Amino acid sequence: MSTPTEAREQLAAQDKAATLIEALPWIQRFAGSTMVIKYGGNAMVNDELRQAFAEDIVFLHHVGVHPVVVHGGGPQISALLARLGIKSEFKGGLRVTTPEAMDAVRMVLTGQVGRELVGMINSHGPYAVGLSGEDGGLLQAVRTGTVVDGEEVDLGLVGEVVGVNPGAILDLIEAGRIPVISTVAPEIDGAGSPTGQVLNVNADTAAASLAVALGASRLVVLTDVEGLYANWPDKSSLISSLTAGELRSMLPSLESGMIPKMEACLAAVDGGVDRAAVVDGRMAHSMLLEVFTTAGIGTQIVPDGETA
Ligand SMILES: Nc1ncnc2c1ncn2[C@@H]1O[C@H](COP(=O)(O)OP(=O)(O)O)[C@@H](O)[C@H]1O
Ligand SMILES: CC(=O)N[C@@H](CCC(=O)OP(=O)(O)O)C(=O)O
Repeated sequence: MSTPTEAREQLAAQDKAATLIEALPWIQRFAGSTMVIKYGGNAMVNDELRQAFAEDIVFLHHVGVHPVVVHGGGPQISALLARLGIKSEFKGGLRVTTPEAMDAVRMVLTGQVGRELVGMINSHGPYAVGLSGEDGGLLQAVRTGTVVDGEEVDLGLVGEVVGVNPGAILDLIEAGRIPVISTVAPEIDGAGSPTGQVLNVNADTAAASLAVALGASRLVVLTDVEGLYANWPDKSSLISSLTAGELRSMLPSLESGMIPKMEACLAAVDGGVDRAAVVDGRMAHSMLLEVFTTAGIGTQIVPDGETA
């Protein structure tokens, strides 16, 4: 006979075992595959969440997945710009980037946010190596504007990725490291030669290009909402799964930061990534729940022809 306390403890232990066993088929499926995890600036403002994120990445690494972290840092860039007395302006979810702002973007992403993430992951062992789109010729970008209310809008030194040379990432993976990437990218001209200018690339968009180039099994995007809402901001309209085609028809109705995020998910799935998912970065370990549980969490995008 067990006491009520012992019975409760046995049940809790069974629950834990069930969670571990539920992860088994997913661990088997993903071992040896590459996952691109986009860590957004809004989901990295709290130390506890950053530590949980680092644990998740090291967990993925130890179950045989090759995690590639692509980080943002929008709020951190805005904070430095405010200190410098430079106004932040966004159009279509993208930062209007002057030459002065570009200096701040590069300093914050590569010199601050990337360093902090590398440090967090490396508190578990010497795994993470930081690099930017400039290192090893990783990214090539061209200037891009955006369309707001049917009008073409100039964004200054903002780029979109037109080429990825994943050699540096593959070398790091081969060496058992975890690449941590900031999305500043060298500009190329019409002939494909570097112009010497660097461009500010939205981290969601860059993560999608990297996921496609690496043949990733997953693109997981952490953000500061539960996922994609059909009728934002109606919290009862969270979508758990949708096809690429369904997302394509929703794109024109999206606002602010969700625009580049969902365009990125769509580009990833259209480019051959098996699934893209947006998960709530405000909830500790949401990324592990998305990857290693059957029901998942947040919003997943599946290719056309598959059941959402
Ligand atoms: N349909 C929608 N569903 C969810 N969030 C939306 C939607 N439309 C706009 N948003 C906004 O997009 C934001 C996420 O984008 P962003 O702030 O750029 O995130 P991050 O910093 O994580 O990259 C949400 O906080 C929300 O305000
Ligand atoms: C062009 C553009 O908007 N670039 C972004 C780059 C950082 C980013 O994407 O950060 P989050 O993922 O935290 O939003 C910016 O300047 O804010």
